[in-house]
Amino acid sequence: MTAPLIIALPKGRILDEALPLLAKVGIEPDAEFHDKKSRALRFATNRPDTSIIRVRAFDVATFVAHGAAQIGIVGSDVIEEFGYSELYAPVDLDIGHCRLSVAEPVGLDAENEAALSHVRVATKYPSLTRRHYEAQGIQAECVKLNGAMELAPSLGLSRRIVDLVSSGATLKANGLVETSVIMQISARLVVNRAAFKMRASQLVPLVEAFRSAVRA
Ligand SMILES: Nc1ncnc2c1ncn2[C@@H]1O[C@H](COP(=O)(O)OP(=O)(O)OP(=O)(O)O)[C@@H](O)[C@H]1O
Ligand SMILES: O=P(O)(O)OC[C@H]1O[C@H](OP(=O)(O)OP(=O)(O)O)[C@H](O)[C@@H]1O
Repeated sequence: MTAPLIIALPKGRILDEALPLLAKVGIEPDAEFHDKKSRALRFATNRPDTSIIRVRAFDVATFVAHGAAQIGIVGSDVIEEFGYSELYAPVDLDIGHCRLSVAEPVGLDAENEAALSHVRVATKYPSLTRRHYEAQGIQAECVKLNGAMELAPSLGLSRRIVDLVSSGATLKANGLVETSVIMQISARLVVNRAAFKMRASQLVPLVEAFRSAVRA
């Protein structure tokens, strides 16, 4: 009997866009997955050999990189932030489009960042933030937050934030303005590299099915 295949899905906003793609590939989670009262974290699917785990966006990368799940869906922001060598990201799923940007309060005279040697930044992405500033010869001191970064400037935690932006509504509602874009983001299919080799007969067709579903 083949070992069960585990697919890791993020429980955040990518999920709604990921489920129709999964359906196109022919995988449907069981009814309990859609039951908001259920405390289950692992779900059966219409395929006897495939189950789904629903975890936090950052944890999708960790479960797949360590081989606890063989395949998953996660934003390229998370992939780049971790830089796990065991993660193979073969398909851009063309969902979850947003960008990672630097923002600061409206009306503060934009400093000439190039003249600075040090900045303090509130972010969920310390690694990407440091890399962005290092490339300009600036040392970034990062205050790690897990959400609501937009509060940091008005409460004196940091002058700048690095956060995800899509419509720009959250920045605007919090009196902030985007000053530079670090990277464009979309969700990717990620596969554990070792599993991709060891379980090629299961994973290669699945990856190809996702590729076709995106094109369809
Ligand atoms: N405004 C947005 N528009 C489109 N995609 C987004 C947006 N914000 C985030 N994303 C994508 O969705 C992923 C998950 O988003 P986010 O981190 O906001 O979810 P979450 O539910 O708050 O996650 P968690 O609770 O695990 O921190 C991000 O990694 C990113 O790839
Ligand atoms: O430019 P916008 O369209 O306003 O989107 C940007 C917001 O979306 C994300 O947060 P999300 O809504 O996922 O909530 P979170 O703070 O819980 O991560 C992100 O962290 C921003 O706060």
